[in-house]
Amino acid sequence: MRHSVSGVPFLKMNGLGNQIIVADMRGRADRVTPAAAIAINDTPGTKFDQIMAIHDPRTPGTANYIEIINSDGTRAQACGNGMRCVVQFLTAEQGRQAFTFETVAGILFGEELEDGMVTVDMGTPKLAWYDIPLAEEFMDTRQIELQIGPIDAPVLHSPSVASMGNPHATFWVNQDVWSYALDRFGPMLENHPIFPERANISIAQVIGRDKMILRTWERGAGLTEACGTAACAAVVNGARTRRTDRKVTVTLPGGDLLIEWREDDHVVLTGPAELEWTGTLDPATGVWTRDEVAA
Ligand SMILES: N[C@@H](CCC[C@H](N)C(=O)O)C(=O)O
Repeated sequence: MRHSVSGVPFLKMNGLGNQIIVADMRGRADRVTPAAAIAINDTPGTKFDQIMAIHDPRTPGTANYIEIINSDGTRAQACGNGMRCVVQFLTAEQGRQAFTFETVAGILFGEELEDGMVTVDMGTPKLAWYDIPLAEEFMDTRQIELQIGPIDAPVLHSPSVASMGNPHATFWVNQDVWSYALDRFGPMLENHPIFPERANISIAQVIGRDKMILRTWERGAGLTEACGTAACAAVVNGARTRRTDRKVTVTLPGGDLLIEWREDDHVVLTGPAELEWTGTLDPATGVWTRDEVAA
C-alpha cells in the first residue's frame, strides 16, 4: 500500500451505478478542492459523478458534516445515492446502522437495513419558485413554461420543478425515455436562463400509480446511471400532479429505487450501495493511489 504524505482514505463506491467517491476528511480542516475533483475525474480509473467528503460534525447531535462535490468541481447541496454509500461505509466501520448527518441543505437521517439496503430521509421538498430557484415567478411549479425543440412541436416541454435541496426539473413523456437525446438536450436545459443555479434535468415515463422510469442529466456531472434526488423530485412531482401515488418504484438505468413521499412531507429513498475498491487521495491535488489487495 502506498500513501502520499497528505493523503486521506477514499473509497470508490457506487449507488445503482451513480459513481461515488467517499473521501474521509475527518480530523482535518482542509477540503477537497475543485481542482482536485476535476483532476480525479480526468484520471483513468476514477471517473465519478460525486465526491462525498465526510468531515467532523459541526452541529451537536449529528455524526458528520457531509460535503458534496460534482465531477466538474462545483458543490452540490444534496446527493441521495452518495448518502447511501456514506451510510454503508460508516456502518461497516462502526458496526452501528443509523446516522444523523448535516449537509448544506440541512439535517438528514440514514440507516442500513437488515437486508443490506440503505434508506435515507432526504428531508422535505421545496416547491416555491424562489426556492428551486427559478429566475422568474411561477405561481404553480407543477407545470412551468419551458420547452426545447420547434415551437409548434416541442421535443420536451412543461416540466414540473422541485428542490430536494438541489434544483430538479421533471419532464413528463409518454414514449420510451431512451428515445430522447438527453445527452444533447441535457446541457441546454441544465444551463437554461430560467435556472439561475442550473438544474438537474430528468425525463420521466409513468408506467402505473406506483411505477416510473427515469433518466437524468445531472447538473455538474452529465448523464448518470442513477440520481437519487432526481427520483425523489420526480415522485414528489408525480404525486402532486396526480400522475402517481406517493410511494413509487423508480426504475433508473442503474436499477430500482423505492421512493416514498411520507405524509409528514419527508421524502425517503431506499436502495443499494456497493464498495468497489479503496485507496488514498491527496485532497489538494487529486493525486490518488489504489490500495493493493492481497491475492
Ligand atoms: N447523484 C445525486 C445528485 C447529485 C447532485 C447534482 N448533480 C447537483 O448538482 O445537484 C443523487 O443521487 O441525488
